[in-house]
Amino acid sequence: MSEETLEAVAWPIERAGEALEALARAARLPLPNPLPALSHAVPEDPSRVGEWLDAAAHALGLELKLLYTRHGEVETPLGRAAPALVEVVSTQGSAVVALLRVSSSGQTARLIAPDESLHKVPFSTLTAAVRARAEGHQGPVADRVLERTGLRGPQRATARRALLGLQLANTYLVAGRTLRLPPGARLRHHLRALRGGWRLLLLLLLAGVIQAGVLSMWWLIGRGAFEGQLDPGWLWAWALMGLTMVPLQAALAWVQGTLVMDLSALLRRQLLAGALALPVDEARRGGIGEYVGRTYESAGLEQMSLAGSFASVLAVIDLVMAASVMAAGPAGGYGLVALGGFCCGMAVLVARQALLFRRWTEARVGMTHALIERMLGYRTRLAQEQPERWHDEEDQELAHYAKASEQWDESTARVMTLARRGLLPVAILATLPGVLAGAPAARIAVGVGAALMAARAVGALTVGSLALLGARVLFRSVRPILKAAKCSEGVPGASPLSPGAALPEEQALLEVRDLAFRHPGSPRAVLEGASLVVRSGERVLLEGPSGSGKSTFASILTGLRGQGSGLLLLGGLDRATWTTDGWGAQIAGAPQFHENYVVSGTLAMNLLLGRAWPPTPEDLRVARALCEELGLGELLSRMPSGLMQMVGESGWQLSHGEQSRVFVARALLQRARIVVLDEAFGALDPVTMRKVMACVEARAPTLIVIAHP
Ligand SMILES: Nc1ncnc2c1ncn2[C@@H]1O[C@H](COP(=O)(O)OP(=O)(O)OP(=O)(O)O)[C@@H](O)[C@H]1O
Repeated sequence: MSEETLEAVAWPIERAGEALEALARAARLPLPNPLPALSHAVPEDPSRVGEWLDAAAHALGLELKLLYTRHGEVETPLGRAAPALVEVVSTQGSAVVALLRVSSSGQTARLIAPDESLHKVPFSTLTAAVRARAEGHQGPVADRVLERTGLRGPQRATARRALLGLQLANTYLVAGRTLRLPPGARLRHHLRALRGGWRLLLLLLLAGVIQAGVLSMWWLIGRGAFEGQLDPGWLWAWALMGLTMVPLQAALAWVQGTLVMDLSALLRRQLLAGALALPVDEARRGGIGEYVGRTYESAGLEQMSLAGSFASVLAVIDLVMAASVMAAGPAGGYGLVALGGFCCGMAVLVARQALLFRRWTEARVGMTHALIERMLGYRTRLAQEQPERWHDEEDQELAHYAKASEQWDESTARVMTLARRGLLPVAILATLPGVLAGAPAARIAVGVGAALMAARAVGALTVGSLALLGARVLFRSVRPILKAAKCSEGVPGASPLSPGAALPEEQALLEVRDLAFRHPGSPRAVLEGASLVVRSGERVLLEGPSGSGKSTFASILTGLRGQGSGLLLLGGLDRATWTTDGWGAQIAGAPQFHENYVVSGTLAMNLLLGRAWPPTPEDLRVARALCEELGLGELLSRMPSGLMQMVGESGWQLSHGEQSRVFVARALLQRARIVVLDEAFGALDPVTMRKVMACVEARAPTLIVIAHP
């Protein structure tokens, strides 16, 4: 491995797909077999290069995570980014480097060159190249200023960084793109990437060695104390064993802690991806309040499943060792029978606890659901309901929850007391026949030690099992979310339509054939035999009476709902071939007014929701120009902070008509090939409506408008 300049190891941007492949191979990430052909056609618009790279990673069954940072803070995210693709500017133009690792000292970066050899470069060279992308004309200006100061070497580099850091304090840039498995990838691939098997094996090994050490210490001290062999040599051996336990315990805690952290990050990623990909109808099935309640419960799932499984595994190791020592002690077979009987009794009690935990969880989710529903309907209740009836149901729910909680707490306290204290008297009773038969003192000591150890292990196993049973109950309530994370990935290896690529003339952009759809729980299909062909550039008006299924159709087109049966093709590719994100990037929609939402945040954020955030100056310019065209210019001039004005529940309250134009602008700003507007003009006066229609006609590449006849 040699130390090189960045130029020599950078890949030309057209070969970014190959760089991703090389990076995946070196980082031991799974690749599809056979490998798909990756596109070399870099989009002309630089702001779409990210989408092109994402499509390449997806074709490999992987994903790229964008790392945004300020100009002066590149080191931290880049230091943790590997394996990552990093964009740089070389003398040949745009290029990427494949960052495999950053040394633990943070001094060197290991990069994969285009011939797939490994090279070392100073990490500072890489960060300087990343920063240089955002420096533009300010870099040479700073260099000229510094030239006059006479500063040289590291001092000059520090001064340059400080100078540009101040000037570009609010300039954001992409530090890198971490290559990783998507959350919906197979669990075994995730575990392999985390080296989960090895780490678990190491954990078990350490736990076994520690227990063997503890038992040996008991044996040594017991023998010394009861047989009068407590000479200094034995004591030294005992002390040395005790000292060895300290680093071993520390290593066990470290292995367990880091593994738990990685696994819990994985579970959280899956839950987050699933929560965002949950089909609309699934999320709504029990009401939005229940959905929020279930999402809250997911935090408990992570804690209980991981803590519970580690505690149980370690406790089982303790228990097996304690049982084998017990069998060798004065209690012999009686000891094993006593231990087995006690464990069976505890298992019955713990299983009963699961029932109580489920009742308690249901009461908790129910209460969250009722609270959220009440918050959503707050204004209506204020206007319509008698004040004396406002809190009736809340009192009942609270009483139900308090009862379930009390039952769980009381019963858990009883079970835990029995688990921690119950075994010891039973085990000592089992030792009595051996003691009466005149067993040697050292054997008795070991028997007592084993009983103490078994009692501790049963206590820990009970805690672990309770947590695992609780995790099972919580898992049931978040299972739809985890399932949605799996379904959100589409088929790796397919090559979705790259952004901006032209389609052959004869190819329909969107094709719907014999689509049928029935809402879950509804007896009749709302759509049957629906067919539609839309070519690039066409303007389509969909009309129908209220309740005829127009919005349902729009939500299927925009990817919010599954398609039911039938065929749905975009650019000739079936819906299942696309990821949710990939489909969404091609078809943008403005759902009906009551389904759309002004997010609490700046107006700019609301307008540019479909683009990368924070916005570039160009994004803001386009958003402002579009607002002017839609007749929102006067509103912008009234807002003290213009585009950066806070809007939404806690900010500037937009009128009905203003909101509907923000929704139209939001859809147009996504740069999608097709724009679907569902009754988007209902709140507009005739003059504004004509203005908005003209703007939409001019801006949408292909348009589908849904309206009442
Ligand atoms: N989640 C759902 N579960 C069951 N039925 C539903 C669901 N959503 C909509 N429906 C029903 O499906 C039918 C079509 O609804 P949709 O909103 O698509 O109609 P629409 O043509 O857009 O109506 P409108 O013009 O009044 O907005 C309606 O009868 C509606 O009650």
